[in-house]
Amino acid sequence: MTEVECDVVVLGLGPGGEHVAIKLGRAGLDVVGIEDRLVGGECPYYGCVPSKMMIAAAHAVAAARRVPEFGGTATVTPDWGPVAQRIRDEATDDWDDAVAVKRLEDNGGRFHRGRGVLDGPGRVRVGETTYVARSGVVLNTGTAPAAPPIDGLQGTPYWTNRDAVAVTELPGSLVVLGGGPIGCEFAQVFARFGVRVTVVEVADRLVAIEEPEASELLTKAFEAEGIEVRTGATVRSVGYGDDGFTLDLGDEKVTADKLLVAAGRKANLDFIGLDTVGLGDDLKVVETDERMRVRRGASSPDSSGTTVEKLWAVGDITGKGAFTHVSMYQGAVAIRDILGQDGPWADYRAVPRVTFTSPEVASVGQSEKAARDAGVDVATATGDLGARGWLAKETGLVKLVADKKRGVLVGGCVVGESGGEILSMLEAAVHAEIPVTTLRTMHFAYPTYHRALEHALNGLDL
Ligand SMILES: Cc1cc2nc3c(=O)[nH]c(=O)nc-3n(C[C@H](O)[C@H](O)[C@H](O)COP(=O)(O)OP(=O)(O)OC[C@H]3O[C@@H](n4cnc5c(N)ncnc54)[C@H](O)[C@@H]3O)c2cc1C
Ligand SMILES: NC(=O)c1ccc[n+]([C@@H]2O[C@H](COP(=O)([O-])OP(=O)(O)OC[C@H]3O[C@@H](n4cnc5c(N)ncnc54)[C@H](O)[C@@H]3O)[C@@H](O)[C@H]2O)c1
Repeated sequence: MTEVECDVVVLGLGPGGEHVAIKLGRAGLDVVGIEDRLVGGECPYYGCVPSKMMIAAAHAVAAARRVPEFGGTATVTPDWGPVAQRIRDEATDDWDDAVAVKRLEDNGGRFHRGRGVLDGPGRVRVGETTYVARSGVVLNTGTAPAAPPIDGLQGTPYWTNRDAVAVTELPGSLVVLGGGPIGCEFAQVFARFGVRVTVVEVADRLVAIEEPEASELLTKAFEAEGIEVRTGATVRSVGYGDDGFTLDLGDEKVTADKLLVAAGRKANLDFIGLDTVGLGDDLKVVETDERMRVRRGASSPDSSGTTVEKLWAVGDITGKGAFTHVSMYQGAVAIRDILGQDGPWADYRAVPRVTFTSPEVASVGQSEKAARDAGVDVATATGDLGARGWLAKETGLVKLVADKKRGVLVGGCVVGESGGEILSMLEAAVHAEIPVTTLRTMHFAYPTYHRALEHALNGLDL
């Protein structure tokens, strides 16, 4: 066993970890990045980037199909070939991270490919090498697809997101298990390319953490495109044979050529040596303070809430929202702490999230339910997409959640084709706590989608 000294070890190089390693390397620290799969993590190779490339293609196909609604004719013959090729050429380099490794090294970092394990405070073991980090270790081990404990599922050749982005030939039919962001985004892409798709969701609605109004609009849009939606569905068993997959829902059997399991994620926290730094070895998430230092939380042997020596954590494993932008935001916070800067520290009041379906489901801050559960004296107002929506023949809505006592927005949701872009104004309003009275005095360009916010703001009973 060789011991190698350095300033910082980044264990797992997802978006946040890669950001930390590059920035600290650039700042002159001796950084070692450890990654056992691909530098950059899930987002560039199996998540955001290839899936959004697929969505862009599906969007173009769907837009072309709408030409007759507005004027003219269009014959659309979808072809998956160019999409699969573009994912290989432009998104993933055929699942090769040479460019990312070079970027890390060009910025002063050292790279070690392999599976790292904590070996006490400030220490990480990879194979025969133990890195001893003077400042400490940044954990960014991320998540992997989870498989629900359904009778018959294990051992079948079901897809996860990692298979779905690598598909070169489309199946005739697909059942998607899970109607969260991953399930819904993939379901619509494949349906738009001619696959017969059924979404099976155990909760009573799609994208169940979002506003009920959003779930309702998305379900209508799916059904209008021929996607079968089964909510409140319990899958009793999964069968697989020559005819493909059969899901037994009790009152119905759903069959398809392929099954995509998109039923949540599991944090990569098993067997990474958490016990060597005094943490529980069965954690679901790693608790952190506002500087991203790891805390001994309720599920650790010592649950005092004190911080663990020389250990930071960023990304999905912190349980603050499984998004690339959260991972990178937290990475920036950890960088500031490691470099001895004076904040700003982590604040999650205005975390945005966008599910890139058509219509997009975009939210920031608290939903109405989350705000009520948190004891906020809530006022809400909704509105449709107004003149722009009518002109473009698009349905959608905005919903605002305000704190009556403070007179500010604490959350908002926009469902529409450009929901994620319209959301930016609500992100600023929630983040900066701009009084609703001030927002009401703004100009809102006619006829934009965001003009719908003016009507909703005026509808708030404040
Ligand atoms: C299909 C899909 C679509 C998505 N779309 C979006 C989107 O549009 N927008 C968005 O914001 N988010 C999206 N996400 C979520 C986003 O991908 C993640 O939030 C993001 O990757 C951040 O994850 P992370 O930083 O926690 O690490 P991850 O990306 O999970 O990477 C962690 C890395 O750590 C490595 N690792 C784990 N354990 C070890 C170990 N012991 N030793 C060495 N290396 C280890 C892993 O190999 C992995 O590369 C999507 C996810 C999926 C699956
Ligand atoms: N556009 C984006 O930003 C984007 C896109 C995709 C994923 N993500 C991130 O990745 C995370 C994981 O996404 P996800 O969709 O896999 O997880 P999720 O946990 O958000 O959704 C999983 C869904 O599967 C359902 N489910 C679980 N077990 C089931 C079962 N046995 N039968 C039927 N349904 C079942 C759940 O009720 C839930 O609705 C998200 O929380 C999100 O943060 C983000």
